[in-house]
Amino acid sequence: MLPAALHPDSLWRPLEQLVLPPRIREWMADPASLTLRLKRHGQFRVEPGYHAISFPRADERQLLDLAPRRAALIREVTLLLDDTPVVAARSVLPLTSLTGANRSLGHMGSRSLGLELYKRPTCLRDQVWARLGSPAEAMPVCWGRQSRFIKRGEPLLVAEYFLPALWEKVGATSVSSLL
Ligand SMILES: C=C(O[C@@H]1C=C(C(=O)O)C=C[C@H]1O)C(=O)O
Repeated sequence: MLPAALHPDSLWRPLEQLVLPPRIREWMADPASLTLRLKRHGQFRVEPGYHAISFPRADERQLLDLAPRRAALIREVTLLLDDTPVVAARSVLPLTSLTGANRSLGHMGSRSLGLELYKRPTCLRDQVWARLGSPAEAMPVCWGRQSRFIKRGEPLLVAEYFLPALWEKVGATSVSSLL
């Protein structure tokens, strides 16, 4: 008996607990760099957005097991293919994770965080959650993936929302069949 279809909501659920359309699961469960995968589909670039030291949201703190008043660097970017936004991303990097050789993760600018994460010593993507929802006000409902990475023993969170235009870019039967 398949679980009822997931309705848009704010809950992050462990990826393995969800029944997803195969095309979605193929992207959401891919352990490799999303940046490197996107680069195979067109001209890739990162458009930086909000970037500040702030307090993570309650759900982010919980996924990072972060104490209430611990600050983090919040990095929001849009990933584009051929100048079309295809992924909206929000990363939460605890300040305690940005010391020593990890310092560069806090100064990526328009370079992809993933290229740094997947450099040696490679990161571990140790937990992956999923949700169907809108990344932000006035943005479309889409599939989101939240990954916890461990880089040089320190945790950070990366949320990626796969925007409808992604599926048109990478060839999906129909966007509606993926929601
Ligand atoms: C984690 C990765 O990094 C990507 C790059 C991001 C950034 O530059 O902020 C955010 C989300 C990721 O899709 C990756 O390429 O797998």
